Amino acid sequence: MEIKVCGMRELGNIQSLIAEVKADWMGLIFYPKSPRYVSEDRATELKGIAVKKVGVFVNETEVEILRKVGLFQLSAIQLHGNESAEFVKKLSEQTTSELWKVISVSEKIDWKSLAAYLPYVSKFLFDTATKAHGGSGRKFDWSVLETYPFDKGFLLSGGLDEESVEEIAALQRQIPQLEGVDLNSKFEDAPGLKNIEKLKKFKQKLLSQEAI
Ligand SMILES: O=C(O)c1ccccc1NCC(=O)[C@H](O)[C@H](O)COP(=O)(O)O
Repeated sequence: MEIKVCGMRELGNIQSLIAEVKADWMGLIFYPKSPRYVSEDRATELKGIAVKKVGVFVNETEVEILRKVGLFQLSAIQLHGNESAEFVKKLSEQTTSELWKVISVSEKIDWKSLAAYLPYVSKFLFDTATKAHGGSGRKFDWSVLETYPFDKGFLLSGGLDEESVEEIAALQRQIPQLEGVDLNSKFEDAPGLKNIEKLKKFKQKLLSQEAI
């Protein structure tokens, strides 16, 4: 199962993530209202680092998203707002970076409304609905995913921590399209600063569950 660690920005912390956690993805948040916001002056030092970067955007313009893709060499674009399928289609015509659409879950999910995104996205990411858009540290009711109707893979997000591992593994056995997890505020010492030991423990536990 893939691991994305979101909301990072300190070079030393990121180097430890690469060396010790070997996460598959690292999320850089480009939403100015987030306490984990990454400013443009970080671009040079974060450009060449050896982990795939996903940029997190909330209702951002195409021009600005594409500018950040070039500036930070983003392998993926995570659309974390109310972006329409039409918007995602237009973006897909202008970039080779993966497109991930976030679905903010409050109650039931209208699967039909998601179908329009399928031709353009590499994966969905299901997160807890919140006014701040993300980073809530709260889980949603995962049972809504039991009727997931697509072959497309997705990431699970929202308040995941070490205690979640058994349930994540059980969910993946039930829904193999669950291809990864997104970790954030439960692994922080401060906003944007991850606790590497906690992340390592999570990964070890996840690996041991996957072997079951
Ligand atoms: O984390 C933020 O500050 C944030 C703010 C606005 C939009 C997205 C944001 N985070 C994006 C993510 O992908 C987080 O990992 C996801 O929301 C889960 O966070 P958490 O509930 O803290 O595990």
